[in-house]
Amino acid sequence: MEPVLQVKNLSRHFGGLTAVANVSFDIQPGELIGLIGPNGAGKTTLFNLLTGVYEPSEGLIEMDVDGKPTQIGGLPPYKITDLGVARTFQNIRLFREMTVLENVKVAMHRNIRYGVISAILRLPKYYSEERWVEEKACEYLKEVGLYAKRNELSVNLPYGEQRKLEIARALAIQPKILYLDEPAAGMNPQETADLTALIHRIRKKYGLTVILIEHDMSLVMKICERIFVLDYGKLIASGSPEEIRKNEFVIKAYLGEEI
Ligand SMILES: Nc1ncnc2c1ncn2[C@@H]1O[C@H](COP(=O)(O)OP(=O)(O)OP(=O)(O)O)[C@@H](O)[C@H]1O
Repeated sequence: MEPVLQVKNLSRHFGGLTAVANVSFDIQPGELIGLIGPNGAGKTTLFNLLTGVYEPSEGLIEMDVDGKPTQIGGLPPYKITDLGVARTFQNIRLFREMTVLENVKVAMHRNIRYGVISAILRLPKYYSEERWVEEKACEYLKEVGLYAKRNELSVNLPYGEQRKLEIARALAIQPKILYLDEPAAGMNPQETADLTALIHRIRKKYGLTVILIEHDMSLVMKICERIFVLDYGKLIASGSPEEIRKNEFVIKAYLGEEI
């Protein structure tokens, strides 16, 4: 199978600092990848490169688009989104004064403008676009367990639920690739367990490739099939959770902490 994403010799410099240093990897469709590394290792910068927030200083980012590897490095974020890439942020970015449902609908509307028209046209005429948007948005909210709170302002949700709402909003883009930046941050163990189940569920249901940055090692080790480890911008290891746990470079990078 062709990789959904190929990163080749990717670097990003900020002045004299190399935040991402000559990183290369392939990701297969449907994989669940964990991206770990100490603070400042370059994880968020890598996400920013992959989603168009930053332009690469060097290297290529190729995404499978209709069976063709397509160079997306340096494209603006909205174009990368249109190709089927969604993300959540470390610092939650919701429309605070909108309701939970409106937050998801906004993302759906974007999608309608950009290509889901054909899907809608196949529906009976009486089935208006607006109703389709509402129903799909509700589906995503049910998926993440927030349907009952759909009319609340997003700013009033507890932190863990805001993170879930971000996931619902990302799903509304109908992505192929979903990047999650520290999805379990600020969650208690029960919420983290629910989140773990949620990620598994949505990956399967929507056929997603998921790449997540996470400091919660129990979550990473439990759900990720492959783990990439960054340290000072370099990819120092990649492998199964078992391989990563035993990897001497990784143990050193974490100063011997148990991972
Ligand atoms: N826009 C920027 N301008 C200058 N330096 C930056 C910029 N963005 C990131 N950096 C630097 O790049 C390095 C990598 O940062 P990055 O945020 O990617 O790390 P991280 O692994 O996500 O860290 P954390 O786990 O703390 O979120 C850091 O030294 C950071 O200060």
